[in-house]
Amino acid sequence: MNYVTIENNYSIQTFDLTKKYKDQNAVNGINLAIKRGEVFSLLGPNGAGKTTTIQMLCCLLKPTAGTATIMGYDIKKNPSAVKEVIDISPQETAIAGHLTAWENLMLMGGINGLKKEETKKRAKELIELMGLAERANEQVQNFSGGMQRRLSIAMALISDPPVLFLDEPTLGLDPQARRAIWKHIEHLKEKKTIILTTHYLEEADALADRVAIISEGNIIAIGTPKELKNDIYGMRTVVIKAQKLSSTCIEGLKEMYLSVREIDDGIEIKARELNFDEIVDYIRSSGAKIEWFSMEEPSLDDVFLSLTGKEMIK
Ligand SMILES: Nc1ncnc2c1ncn2[C@@H]1O[C@H](COP(=O)(O)OP(=O)(O)OP(=O)(O)O)[C@@H](O)[C@H]1O
Repeated sequence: MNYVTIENNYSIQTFDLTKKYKDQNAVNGINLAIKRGEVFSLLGPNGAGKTTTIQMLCCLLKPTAGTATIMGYDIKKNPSAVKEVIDISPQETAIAGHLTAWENLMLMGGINGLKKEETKKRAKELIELMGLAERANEQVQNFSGGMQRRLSIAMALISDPPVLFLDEPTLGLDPQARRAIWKHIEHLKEKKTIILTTHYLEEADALADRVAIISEGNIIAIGTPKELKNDIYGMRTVVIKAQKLSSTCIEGLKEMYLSVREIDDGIEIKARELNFDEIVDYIRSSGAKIEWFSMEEPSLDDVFLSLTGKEMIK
């Protein structure tokens, strides 16, 4: 396939990209520049504007204002060219349950206008890549949720697009199935530009070269996971397990620190300039007995909390 020459190293650029629903700005004039071969994550809670952004970039939704280019093609002026260079694995997988994995891939190849021999070759590669070889000839309605998601990603890859959108690829899966998908996405790194939306912080941390944190339609921070975590230097988490921890003590701590969460037999406290001695004294003076504690490194969760004062809902 021949693509237009891009003048810079970016496969995706957005220019004040905006989507309004009545008075609400679902996406509020965002400007992004995503490099070729990058895994770029849009991280944000429910309703932040991730899917709306992806749908505009995939030409499934018209922007209210602003625009974007994908591989040099403008999403407003040249949507048919954009559709040639992208594919999407949507939140709701669009697989045919009564067909086998192999048949689903062959069908998708046909829809994309691929020749039969080429589709066969790609389907074989993708079945291997996504770890589906042993069950390739089984009806996919018998697959687990994780296997269905892997097939959905394989189907998005059949046309070998340079740009791949993965909208919440592991939503609702258990940690083991999620990790299996991460392993397969890692194999695609640097070969494709991947835009991954997620509200799982560990997912963005594990996979993304760069992360944009989106909240209420605005990009509120952007950088590598490491940069974002370094930016909140000073923000610390302490986990304390204690006996006889009273609700009065917990309420008191909630008034003193940014975030206090009850966990099994203990509490997790997050704060900037966290004073460990003060916390220990306070808990002991309430009559509780500290059994165990640990200090934790900042996470992307802390970045979100530090920027918005709110916790991501997991
Ligand atoms: N068709 C629509 N009509 C009106 N409002 C909408 C429509 N689609 C989305 N919205 C609103 O736009 C905002 C952004 O929604 P969007 O689905 O992009 O968020 P998201 O970050 O993808 O969330 P989720 O993780 O739940 O998918 C939300 O407040 C949502 O209610």
